[in-house]
Amino acid sequence: MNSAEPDADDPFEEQREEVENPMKRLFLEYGSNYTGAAVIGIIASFFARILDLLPALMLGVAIDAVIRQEIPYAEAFPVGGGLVASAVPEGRLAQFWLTIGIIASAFLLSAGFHWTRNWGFNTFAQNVQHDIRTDTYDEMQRLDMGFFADKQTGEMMSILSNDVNRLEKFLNDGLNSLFRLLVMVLGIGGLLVAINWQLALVALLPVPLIAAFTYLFIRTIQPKYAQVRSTVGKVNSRLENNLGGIQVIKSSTTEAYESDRVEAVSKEYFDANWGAIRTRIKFFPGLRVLAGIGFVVTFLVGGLWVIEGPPGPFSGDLSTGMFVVFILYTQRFIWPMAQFGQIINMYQRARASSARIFGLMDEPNRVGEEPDAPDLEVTEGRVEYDDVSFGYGEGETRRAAAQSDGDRRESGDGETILENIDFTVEGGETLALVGPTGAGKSTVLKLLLRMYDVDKGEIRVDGQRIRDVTLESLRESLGYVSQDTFLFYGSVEENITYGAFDADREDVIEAAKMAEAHEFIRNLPEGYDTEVGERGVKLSGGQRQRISIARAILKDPDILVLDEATSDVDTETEMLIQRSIDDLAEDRTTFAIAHRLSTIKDADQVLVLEGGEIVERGTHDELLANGGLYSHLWGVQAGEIDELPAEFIERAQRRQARTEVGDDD
Ligand SMILES: Nc1ncnc2c1ncn2[C@@H]1O[C@H](COP(=O)(O)OP(=O)(O)OP(=O)(O)O)[C@@H](O)[C@H]1O
Repeated sequence: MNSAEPDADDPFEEQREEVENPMKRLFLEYGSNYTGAAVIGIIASFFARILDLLPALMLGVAIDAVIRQEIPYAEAFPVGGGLVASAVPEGRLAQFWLTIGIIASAFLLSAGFHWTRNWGFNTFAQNVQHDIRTDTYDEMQRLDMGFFADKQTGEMMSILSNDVNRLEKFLNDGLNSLFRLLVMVLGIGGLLVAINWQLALVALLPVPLIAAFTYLFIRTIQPKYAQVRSTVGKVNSRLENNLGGIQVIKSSTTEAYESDRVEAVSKEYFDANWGAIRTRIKFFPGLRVLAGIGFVVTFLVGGLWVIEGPPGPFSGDLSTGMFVVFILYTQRFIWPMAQFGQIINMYQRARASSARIFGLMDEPNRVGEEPDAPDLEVTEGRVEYDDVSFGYGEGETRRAAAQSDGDRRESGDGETILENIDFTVEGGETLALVGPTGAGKSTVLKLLLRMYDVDKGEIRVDGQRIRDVTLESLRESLGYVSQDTFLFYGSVEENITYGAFDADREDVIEAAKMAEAHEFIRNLPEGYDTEVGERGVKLSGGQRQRISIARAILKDPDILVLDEATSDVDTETEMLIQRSIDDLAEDRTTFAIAHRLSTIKDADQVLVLEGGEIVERGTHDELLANGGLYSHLWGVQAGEIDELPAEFIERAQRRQARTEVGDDD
């Protein structure tokens, strides 16, 4: 059997391949917590299946001992006759009632055992599913941003939902079918041999054929199923992308184009599925033919045996009742055998799923912390960037390369985004970052939040290296308003209190007032209880931004980090918010990125970034006096000059060209 099913285009193949014995881990790490339920399920399953066999056997006994009266009642049992011997009454009718009683009790008891079996297996499977889902999510959300940038949301959703569900299916249906198969095959096989081993050989003749046929079927259908799964993934990604971008589709009137693209992937899915269906619909008729041959041959040999005595090489007796039992059991035997293939299939899918799940759980967090890391203690709020360089990509490779060779721009597997960033912000001061788009301003702030780790250099807060302290304490002391405002589905208030859950309504209103959000929130249909819609779609960009500023204000952090926090609001509102931010920034360290330079002109220090390097630094007045990039940007924004001087434009174009060449590489 393959170690794992082939899964075309599995985005988690790398993680999956690293995992050894995923099923063993599944049972040891998760299953072992619910062993009690599993054992109860297995035992109940065993008794339920055995009891299921009893009515057919009793029919045979009744035919021989009660209806035809050929064999004494207790002796008519091929096995276990001794158990009832002392309870067998005299008289035909009494024996008939005993038979009915045994059959009825078997049905009743078996119902009880089936209930217990279902309870046991479901308790086991549902609990394991719940634990795995929550643990996988916990591990996933701890991973660094680099990991999330590489994977699509749909792909991660498929682990949390499809893969976890597949495990549940195997642990419940798969194990259940497996035990049924075992008990049926061993139980029926044993009984047939006990009744008449020679006829049993005849009846069991199709079994190896059925096993081989099923195995062949699995081998043929598996790659087709893998194909189906991969095309399902494509359909889902397409739909997810299109629904997310529905506004762009409408405004670009590309509905027909998108319909064609959806049709194309859906057709791919259709073809793949049809391929699998063609194979699958041949399987069951094939199985029926094999089972039919077994039935006919058993009927033929058994029937002749009953009518004329043992045919050909056979010897011994066969009663009519036991012949009937043979026929009934042969029928019951075939279908569990047919499930054999499905069980293997389920096992292999579950194995691939648990390999993906454990692979994800084992994924190292590149932005980690030492187990005994102390909490960050902010005293003054002094932040130092000490010769920091950074590039997106594999952190480890990049860091190693950055330490060993001087040419960092080419090092690692991605371009160096920040180079030799060196500055200090004293506690309570405001530092502004300005510069052209793509210069690396947001990246500077993301490094402070440890969304990524620096490749070279250090960042310190009050003398403590941010890499040495706990992530939680670091991020708790920072209030971050990012460039892309994200609101959760929920009410306005829930979004403001996010992360400061015990804040009361008054604090929320206070924060909203400071963020200039109170007025518009009051005018919403349900005020602070208004639902904002998915990602906050029911609000305008500026309104969303003000809610996220209120969120940061409510948190009352030691250090405020504002990445174009007011880019989406009108100039008037911006001025109002700016006043609040100035109050807020008064006594705390503040980082601010702004394209509108008027908002940062009071900053204690302005850094001008270009192509990942600091090209100018100083206060607004100093930079104006300098006559460099800043002063010209200011000139353009203030309407004093129409456009940047040629030298700056040429520089920007050169930088652009360099990036494009880099991209081609
Ligand atoms: N997650 C990422 N993975 C790879 N590259 C990235 C990632 N995020 C940003 N970059 C690249 O890093 C560079 C700097 O981006 P950054 O967002 O820091 O610029 P910025 O100065 O803040 O720009 P803007 O003013 O447009 O917001 C860009 O070239 C961008 O393409």
